[in-house]
Amino acid sequence: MSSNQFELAKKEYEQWGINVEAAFAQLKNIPISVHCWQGDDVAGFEVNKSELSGGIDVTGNYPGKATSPEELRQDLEKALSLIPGKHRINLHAIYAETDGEAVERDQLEPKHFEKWVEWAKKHNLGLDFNPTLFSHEKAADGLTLSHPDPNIRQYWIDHCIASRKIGEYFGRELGTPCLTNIWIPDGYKDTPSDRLTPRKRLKESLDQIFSVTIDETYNLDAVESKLFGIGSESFVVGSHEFYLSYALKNNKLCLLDTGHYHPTEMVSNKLSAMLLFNEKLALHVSRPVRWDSDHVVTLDDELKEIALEIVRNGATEKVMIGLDFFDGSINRVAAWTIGTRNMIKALLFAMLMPNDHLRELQESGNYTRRLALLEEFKTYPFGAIWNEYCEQMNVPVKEQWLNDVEQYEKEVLLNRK
Ligand SMILES: C[C@H](O)[C@H](O)[C@@H](O)C(=O)CO
Ligand SMILES: [Mn+2]
Repeated sequence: MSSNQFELAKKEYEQWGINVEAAFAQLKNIPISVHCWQGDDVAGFEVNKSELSGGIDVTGNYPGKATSPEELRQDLEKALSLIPGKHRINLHAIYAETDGEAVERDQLEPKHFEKWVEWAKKHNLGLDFNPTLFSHEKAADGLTLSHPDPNIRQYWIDHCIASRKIGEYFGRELGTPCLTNIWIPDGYKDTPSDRLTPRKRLKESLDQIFSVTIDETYNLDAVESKLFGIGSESFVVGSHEFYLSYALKNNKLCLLDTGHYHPTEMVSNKLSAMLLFNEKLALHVSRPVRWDSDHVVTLDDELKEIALEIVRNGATEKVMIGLDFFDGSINRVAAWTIGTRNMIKALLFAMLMPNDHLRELQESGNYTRRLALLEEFKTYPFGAIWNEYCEQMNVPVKEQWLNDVEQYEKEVLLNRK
């Protein structure tokens, strides 16, 4: 039953020719790739687990972290029950299930992810994938695909090839292509004396990885750049320019992580430029606070601007939206719920803007009206529309989801050993 508040709010948007129900219908079909690694602080389930490395870090020791695949899936189910829409789950190779056997990453096979696929089928979810080129003794010096040692490079090349095959398996089984994204930590703490050689090695490694043909009906490849990490402050081999060029030349997806740029450099401003030259793009939506801190995504100006760029440029099927944050200082199910609901909220907010009219105003040079409307729409009754969307999608309205999370924490998370 629609509330009075919703009907009044809807009328306000309709005055501007905005079709709220059409926005709901469109929003329902935009999947967000929810990263599994928020649930266990990027630990994974390897038998011989290494400390988190690669220049990323998780802080906080909130109780109830998932310590098994079953727990992680249970937590994901809880979060998904509070998030409107049908989404995807993004896995890393370290989430393989090997029945207590230590399997080297270059030996991973689809069978090590059978339980994830079974679960995804049951819940009608797509799966995305990432080879894990960190938290491993062969990445201990911070170098992988650009390593000077050809044996180490080969190990990681083979891991990435194995990962693409796992991605293909996901896509084939689930009937929706898997996005397999390669991110490597490679870089130097201090000023390099040669930037070209490591980049040449990375290019050659990628060429080898992608020389194995995999049907794009089932698996799409992405490459993710970075600006710096802990221990790679001065130089990162896989920089933005490197991967932008590599992706374009080799018909791969360029993945932009919103935490991987200079603090005043905005991913929202890159999308239109890149969309003119790329069929598809991928995102890791994160929230950098002073550094690539991977804070939970909030409904801030940049998130809204990213969503606007996707929506007003008709790119909802071209930009594959994934999330990438990990906060161990708060309830992890709440972290997923807050971040994913915010991403969806931002998309709805963007759909409820008079985008065509605003474009015309800009084209005709009416910048006064453009600014005035952009500002006024910030206080339009968006909340009532969002609440109705949640209601129609059978998920809790407003902060009601917190009750579910708090109960789940009491009954499940706090009882974990
Ligand atoms: C787990 C990592 O965040 C992820 O693989 C990578 O996408 C990244 O963003 C590293 O900074
Ligand atoms: Mn990322």
